[in-house]
Amino acid sequence: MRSETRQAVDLLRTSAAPDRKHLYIGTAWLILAAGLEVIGPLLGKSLIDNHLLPHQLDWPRMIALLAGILVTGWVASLVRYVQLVRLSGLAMRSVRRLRESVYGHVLRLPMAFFDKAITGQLVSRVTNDTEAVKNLYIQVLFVMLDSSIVLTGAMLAMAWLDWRLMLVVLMLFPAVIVIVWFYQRMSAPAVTRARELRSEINAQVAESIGGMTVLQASNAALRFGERFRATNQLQYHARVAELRANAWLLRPALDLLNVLLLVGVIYSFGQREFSGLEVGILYAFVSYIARVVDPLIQITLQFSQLQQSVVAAARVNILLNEHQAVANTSAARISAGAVSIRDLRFGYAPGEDVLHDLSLEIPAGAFYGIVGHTGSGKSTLLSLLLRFYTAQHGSIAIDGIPLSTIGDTAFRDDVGLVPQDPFLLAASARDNIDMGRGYSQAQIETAARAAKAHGFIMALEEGYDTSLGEGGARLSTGQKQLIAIARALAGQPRILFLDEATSHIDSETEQVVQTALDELRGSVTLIAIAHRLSTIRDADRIIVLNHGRIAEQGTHDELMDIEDGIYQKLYLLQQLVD
Ligand SMILES: Nc1ncnc2c1ncn2[C@@H]1O[C@H](COP(=O)(O)OP(=O)(O)OP(=O)(O)O)[C@@H](O)[C@H]1O
Repeated sequence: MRSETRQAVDLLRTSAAPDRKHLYIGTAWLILAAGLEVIGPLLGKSLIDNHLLPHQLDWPRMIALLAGILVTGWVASLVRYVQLVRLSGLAMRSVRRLRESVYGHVLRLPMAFFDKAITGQLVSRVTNDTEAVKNLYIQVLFVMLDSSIVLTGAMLAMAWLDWRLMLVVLMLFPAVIVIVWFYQRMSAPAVTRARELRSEINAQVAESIGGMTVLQASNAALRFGERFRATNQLQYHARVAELRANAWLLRPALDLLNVLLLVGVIYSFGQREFSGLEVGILYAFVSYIARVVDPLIQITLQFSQLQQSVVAAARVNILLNEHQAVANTSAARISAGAVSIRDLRFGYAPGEDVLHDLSLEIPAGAFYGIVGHTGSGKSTLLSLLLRFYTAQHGSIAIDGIPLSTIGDTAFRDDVGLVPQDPFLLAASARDNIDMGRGYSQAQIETAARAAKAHGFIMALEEGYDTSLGEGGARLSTGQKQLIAIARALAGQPRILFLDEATSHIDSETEQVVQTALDELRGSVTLIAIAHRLSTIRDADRIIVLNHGRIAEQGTHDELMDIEDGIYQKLYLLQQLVD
């Protein structure tokens, strides 16, 4: 827990660092405001003890004292308001910076990190947890800092007036802490329940929107609506129970404490040893008690909240401490696109190799197909070629340059990928091809034509400006695949990887993709993983992987000639299915 607190404090400090000046100035002004607030009751005391009780009706002085009470109160409130606005600005800016740095950090994490990461949790780190860090700022700055300053000011003024009476007030502290602790214990079940039900509501909404097709097809809208209504109702009741505990338990208990304290102070005041005190002091004390109780409650109430925020901040910190992929700024880049793989050995976990001593030479501009049963290591090989992972043994070189020494930007520019899932953004066709790389319309159109996507894009009502909807919902699966190909081609890559790019499309669209690939042959090195063997039938060479080893290789005809070969069996099986 202590290390979590330290991590949380570190996080708050680093994110607020550029705003440090505001923090110092804000604190200084809050101390000044607390000082002004403390002066009011002192002026009141002077008015009572020096003028009202001895009937010294010196009107100009009395009016000045009254005006002083009012003006110090107003100015103190104004200063506090302005400073709290300043501090909330600081909190907002710090959280904005934090959120940007967390997201930026996640974007640069190595692929191996995402194997273990759970998407929902990661999203929650970037959104909910950073929001919880905002609460931490608000709690620390507003409640802890502001309330402590007010509390200290009032206690110092009381000690200055009469330290024995101040000690009576000090006895209030443990009582408030006990009451708040008791209240939190009593209301905790309702608070936890309300929180659980809120997550349940979020989960239900997310689930039903995600599965809308199934939901509507099975006519479940009414049932889901009913289920949602029931959960919502439960959450409402839990919230009401929480508020009730506050209204029936906390407030009355604290009011009682206030009264007891007043009685205590008045009683002590009436005792012999206090008999020399003036009535004005009593007035000042009563005023200060009001100023002490509220900040004290606020500080105590925040403790359980604070713990949750500290845990959230610690989680964000752990994420920020994940090592990023090391940036490679070398100038080396791909020229022709010849791939050379030597003795490659790789496993995701130690001792569980997925690829075994794989060696392969792919000449520049060649078209290579990679096939094999599920789990044979095709995608793994592709991931290594794409630098998402590093092999434990062996080497990969492009044009003779070791893969790891090619500069990041140059590598991503020169290597294109058409993934199995085209992953379209909720943006226009142009933006989906451009992907923020700033290509001209002419470049985008050339890529779309080469990918045979230009025709259907122009048929959309706003052409390249047509928004494709979330995940490209407006397009067919084949069209999405063509957009993904156009996206990869827009960068004019030297090497193009296709990962099952034709697995979800019909034969007609496959023909279109085929033509697109044929036109690229010779100018771009094509490496295609395919389940559907017709896609790579015409490849210069087909590599058959089996349990992480190259089992067969050759042209389609050569492989078909291998009696009882893996490729032959796969091909014949597919013919049967088709
Ligand atoms: N990220 C990962 N973490 C751990 N193991 C993995 C990971 N990805 C794949 N594997 C394992 O590595 C082996 C090879 O998987 P890979 O995805 O490379 O096969 P594949 O030939 O592409 O299969 P498919 O045709 O089903 O896509 C499998 O045993 C798989 O369970």
